[in-house]
Amino acid sequence: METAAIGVTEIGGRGRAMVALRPLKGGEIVLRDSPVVLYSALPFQSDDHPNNNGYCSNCFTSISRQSQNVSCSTCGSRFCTLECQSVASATSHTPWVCQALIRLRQYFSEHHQPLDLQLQARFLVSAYNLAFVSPDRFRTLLSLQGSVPSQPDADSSATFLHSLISSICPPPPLELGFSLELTSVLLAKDKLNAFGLMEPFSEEREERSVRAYGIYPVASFFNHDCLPNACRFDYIDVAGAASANNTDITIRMIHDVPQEREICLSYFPVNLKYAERQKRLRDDYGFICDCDRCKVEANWSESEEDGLDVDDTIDEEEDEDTSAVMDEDPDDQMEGDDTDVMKGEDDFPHAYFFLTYMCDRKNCWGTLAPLPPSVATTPGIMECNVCGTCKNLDQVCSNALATPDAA
Ligand SMILES: C[S@@+](CC[C@H](N)C(=O)[O-])C[C@H]1O[C@@H](n2cnc3c(N)ncnc32)[C@H](O)[C@@H]1O
Repeated sequence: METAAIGVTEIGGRGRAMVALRPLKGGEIVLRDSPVVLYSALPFQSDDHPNNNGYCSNCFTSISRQSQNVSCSTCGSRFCTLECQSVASATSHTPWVCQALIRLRQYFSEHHQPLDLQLQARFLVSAYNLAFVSPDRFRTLLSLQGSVPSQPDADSSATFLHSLISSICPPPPLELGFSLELTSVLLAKDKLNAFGLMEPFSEEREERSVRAYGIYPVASFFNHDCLPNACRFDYIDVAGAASANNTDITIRMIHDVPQEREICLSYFPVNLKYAERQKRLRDDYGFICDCDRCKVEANWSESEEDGLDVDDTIDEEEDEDTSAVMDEDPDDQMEGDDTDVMKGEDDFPHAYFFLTYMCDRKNCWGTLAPLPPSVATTPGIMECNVCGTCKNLDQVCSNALATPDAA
């Protein structure tokens, strides 16, 4: 029997972390995880809008406008099949959720509130419902990172939302109670651990839009690195939807890593610049990132950072600097000890990562990982986790090595 690929451990200054329990290969799927909580990323007002209500309220798969409409006779929420509706009535769409959605929809249509606050309200409804339908899974949610925040603005959203829910849709009696402190803690769990399940990619949209948010209890143990060695794939519109566990995510290795190496994801697209990455990690996740990439970019001047035009991946004037990295054998660079990548490339050690593992389709910024060995018929095929494009690694590498003249 194959030994487990990854396990949870404590790392000083980083909390719980995922590490490789054996050497891992690029393309290996190291985790499949199902959500404990899922909630819509749409504002409440859009629930009434037929053009926006194109997803199953339980499994979030797209429902075509023409298809037989299975909907809740009380609140109008749509479902992809009768089976999904019946599952939902005992899990995600209990009578309390149904009433809470109606009342919150009415409240938010009469009182304009920012989208963030509306989404936090949706999350709280799903979380308190979980406490009611599955106390064990609720305890799992509570075991994730996130405690009562110290920032007053976070506290004020908790106070507002707690009193709103208390007054218009108080939950049924719960084993762990219903208190402002619990509401505050739940919002912190959501902020630190939620994954966005995205709309299909479109080159025309600069911002990717999120269809639903989910909290994945095991995937929540991955820490962040600005040059990740693994990335997340999801297939929300897969045929068969709920029965195919379409809201599961998989974590796939981007390249080989040795045993005991920490496995990290990037919490946002890898093309973000240093200052923005630092801000998001500090403000949203509460830590200062000192990964290898940040250590290097902390010393870049603004003009150097601007020289990295991720639209074209690398500006022409940067080509000279980066060719030394690209001339190295890719396997030597990305396998084994990360310090190999740094060798002799103090200015831009991650050029190779950008050129090999970042999707170059317009407005994509996805990460490329090899196809899993179980489905790869030919070695070296890389799949983008955002747009789904598959490329041959040789093609990616030869594009990366091409001079502007030869391109
Ligand atoms: C999704 S959780 C990751 C698992 C978490 N370490 C735990 O103990 O459950 C996100 C939190 O982990 C911590 N974290 C993630 N990446 C980190 C990093 N590169 N350095 C330090 N802390 C990090 C931060 O506290 C962040 O808010």
